[in-house]
Amino acid sequence: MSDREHEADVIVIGGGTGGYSTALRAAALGLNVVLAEHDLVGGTCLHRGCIPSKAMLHAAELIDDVVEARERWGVNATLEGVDWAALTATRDDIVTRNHRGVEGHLAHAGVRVVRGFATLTGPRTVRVQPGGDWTARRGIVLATGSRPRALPGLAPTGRQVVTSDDALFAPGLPGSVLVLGGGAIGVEYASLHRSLGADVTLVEAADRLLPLEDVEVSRQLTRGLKKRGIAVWTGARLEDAQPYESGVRATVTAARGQTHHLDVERLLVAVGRVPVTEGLGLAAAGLTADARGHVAPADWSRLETAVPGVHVVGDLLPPPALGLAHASFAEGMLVAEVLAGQSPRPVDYAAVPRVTYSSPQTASVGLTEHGARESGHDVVTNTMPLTATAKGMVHGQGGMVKIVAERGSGRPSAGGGAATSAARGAGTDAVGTVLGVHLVGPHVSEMIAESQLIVGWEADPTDVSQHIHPHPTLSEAVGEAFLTLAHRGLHQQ
Ligand SMILES: Cc1cc2nc3c(=O)[nH]c(=O)nc-3n(C[C@H](O)[C@H](O)[C@H](O)COP(=O)(O)OP(=O)(O)OC[C@H]3O[C@@H](n4cnc5c(N)ncnc54)[C@H](O)[C@@H]3O)c2cc1C
Ligand SMILES: NC(=O)c1ccc[n+]([C@@H]2O[C@H](COP(=O)([O-])OP(=O)(O)OC[C@H]3O[C@@H](n4cnc5c(N)ncnc54)[C@H](O)[C@@H]3O)[C@@H](O)[C@H]2O)c1
Repeated sequence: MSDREHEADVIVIGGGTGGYSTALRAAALGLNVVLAEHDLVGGTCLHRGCIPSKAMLHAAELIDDVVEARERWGVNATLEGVDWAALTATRDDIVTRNHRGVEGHLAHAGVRVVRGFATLTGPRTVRVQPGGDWTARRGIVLATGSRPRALPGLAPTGRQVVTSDDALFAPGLPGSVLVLGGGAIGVEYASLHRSLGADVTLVEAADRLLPLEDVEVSRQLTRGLKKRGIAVWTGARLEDAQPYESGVRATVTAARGQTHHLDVERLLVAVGRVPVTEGLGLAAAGLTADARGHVAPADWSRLETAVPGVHVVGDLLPPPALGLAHASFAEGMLVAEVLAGQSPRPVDYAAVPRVTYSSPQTASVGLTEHGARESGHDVVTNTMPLTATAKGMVHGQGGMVKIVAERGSGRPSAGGGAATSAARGAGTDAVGTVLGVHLVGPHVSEMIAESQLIVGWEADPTDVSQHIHPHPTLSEAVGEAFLTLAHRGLHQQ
């Protein structure tokens, strides 16, 4: 094979959401692209993350619906059990079809997928084993993603002590599970296991679940999970865990110092993820990982490292990148456009929505109240319970809409009048730019998109209040919460 045949405009290492989106966009812009992947294209999100977990959470929702149908609506439905083989077969079919879809998109776009493990051999060269040595004319994109973080002295056994990878593909359901870590994975898996019938204890080291979200989101989420029978211990520490044949004996110190001994079938460790750089050959390209293993861009607007032409996307990026699949799509598209000579807008991480698909769900975008105050904003908030709307009552699961906005500077509302007492700090002043929107409750994952535009376009409540929400819907609560901030509240007392 001639040298020219082993050249490409762009070489992407890793075929997860970050890598394959880079490859697809670069190919669409006319670049010749090689994508090196040593496992399956689609990566964590498709094979071990977003898609299989959400497929199972959908099944969990159906189970909860049957219970609600009987207990709340007098529908004589009986849940006779869960056919684990059938449930996982449907999940796997969804993953397989999506995998074929990604492979098809890449083939159709003309991306050359080289199967093998890629190692940088220089700032423009990559060795793929097997797959040969490759040279990039324009640039290399690092998209090797992340894997579960293990705690010292608590190695996953794959059966009793498990990661999110193992938990998805376990041969059956545990009767009891201790979930360590109250981030997105811990909360979603605690919720899933509870719906499937397990006794669940959720242990979080910080003083609240989803510690990066608004305090009110953590509070409402915790209330909802506890109502479903999940034991939630925050500010708690796992002191010891001893796996034995059919389970784990664990010792946990709770926030007030009491010690609890638990005997559970499974301990699920969900304490974050670490970037994958083993064997990547960063040094050969003149790069180093930071203390937490991330590869930081020198120029965030181009996601380009200090080595010109070497870019980074996805879970390999440090904060403020978010470790979310939809953010990695945007990062991949941006890098492809940069490599094609365009000047795309930088990724606005503050306007990326964050969703937890538990029951109840959480969905938010923009600044928390605390974050807004910390960054110097003079803040007005309004919190509206979902149950203040008819559709919220129909669902009967509680929940809320919380809006964080800048005081003043906005245009005066058309309606004038006093804000309700619920709009804390609003008074009769005009309210300025919306800084953040925080939702908890049923289906809020599908409701956050309008708020993402509101925050991204820096709208104010008066702008929003001109737009009529359909009645009766859950989304009316968002509309009503904005009406109140625009001093035109109709139903919020
Ligand atoms: C349980 C779980 C649920 C999640 N749910 C959601 C969700 O609902 N929504 C959301 O937005 N995000 C979710 N995430 C996060 C999301 O999965 C990640 O943010 C996303 O997958 C990151 O994409 P990536 O391309 O950076 O990395 P990855 O998807 O990890 O892909 C990296 C790829 O690189 C390959 N690779 C690594 N090293 C090499 C090498 N040297 N040579 C060749 N190939 C290599 C790997 O095989 C892999 O395929 C979830 C994660 C988990 C674990
Ligand atoms: N719905 C979604 O978008 C979704 C779903 C799952 C995962 N993800 C992403 O995957 C990544 C990993 O998720 P994650 O939940 O594992 O990580 P995370 O970092 O979001 O949360 C980990 C949690 O574990 C806690 N923790 C750390 N050490 C602990 C200990 N020793 N004992 C008890 N608690 C401890 C932390 O305080 C934190 O709250 C994140 O980037 C997340 O956003 C996203």
